[in-house]
Amino acid sequence: IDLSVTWLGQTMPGCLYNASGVWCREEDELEALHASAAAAVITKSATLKPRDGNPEPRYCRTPLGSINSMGLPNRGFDYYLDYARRYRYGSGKPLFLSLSGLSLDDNCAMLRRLAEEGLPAVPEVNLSCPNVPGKPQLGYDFAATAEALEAFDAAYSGLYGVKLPPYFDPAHFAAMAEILNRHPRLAFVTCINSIGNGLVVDIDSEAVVIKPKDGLGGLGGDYVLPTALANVREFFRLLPGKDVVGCGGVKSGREAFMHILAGARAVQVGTCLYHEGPGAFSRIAGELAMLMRVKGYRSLDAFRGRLRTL
Ligand SMILES: O=C(O)c1[nH]c(=O)[nH]c(=O)c1I
Repeated sequence: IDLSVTWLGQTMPGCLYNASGVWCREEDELEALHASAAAAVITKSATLKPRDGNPEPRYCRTPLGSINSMGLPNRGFDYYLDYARRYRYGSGKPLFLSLSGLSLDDNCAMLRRLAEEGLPAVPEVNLSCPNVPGKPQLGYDFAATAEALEAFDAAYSGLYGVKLPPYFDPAHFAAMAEILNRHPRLAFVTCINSIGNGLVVDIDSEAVVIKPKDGLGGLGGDYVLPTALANVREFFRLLPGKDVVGCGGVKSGREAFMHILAGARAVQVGTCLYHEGPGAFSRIAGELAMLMRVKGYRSLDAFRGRLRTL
């Protein structure tokens, strides 16, 4: 059973890696991911300068997943760039740098800095952080997204990707696809980020469970799987020649299989990784391989994007 994935001009040994933000803010976490069965590593979204993020409690596990309003806590771009300088690319595991600047200028400054370094690291620009008070999700502003992608193309001459928020309307899928398809070096989209601004209520305390934004936070886990699959399948159809990375609700080989069936080139794990740790990757990969064996598939190419309609 071959779980390898060939994209971005390289072949990685498997199809699973972390969702940005989970187990990837500190160097020791990144090293643990690299040492695990994860097939790639992506860093916590970076801002130009380090950030403490939102006040705690800012993360809460629930029976169906998680809610978070971290607020972009990170060590700052230079920390992750330094890690990228020392990363062992020879492992065959790609390194992605997630960038989430607080302004278009910041995103372009980080992209230009990365371009100057000439490292193999691939940028994934985050258009969808839902938790910085006063900063709406760029991905929900089509004009701003169009402008940003023009600027990214000017700032960075290599292949890059974007992390998209979930969309919920065919008109929005079409509008975003029309914008994304203008950019040949935009090689992949990662669908989806958390479903923004949910509210979890604790009936014992009769209170919300996280402090920022009076309890509003991004949802992950089981809550988001159908929405994640819809976004993967729609953008897989609408973005010919681009890759779609699936993210959302993956906790076993079953959901990984669903994402790939929907068209995902590779699959990210967030909430499940937060709680299980990097051991999740070997478990999920084993479950996926077993599922493929039972179904008679020897590689991901045998079923990627083959979701049947009725
Ligand atoms: O609050 C966060 O740090 C955060 N949380 C998310 O759920 N998605 C994001 O892209 C980010 I940047």
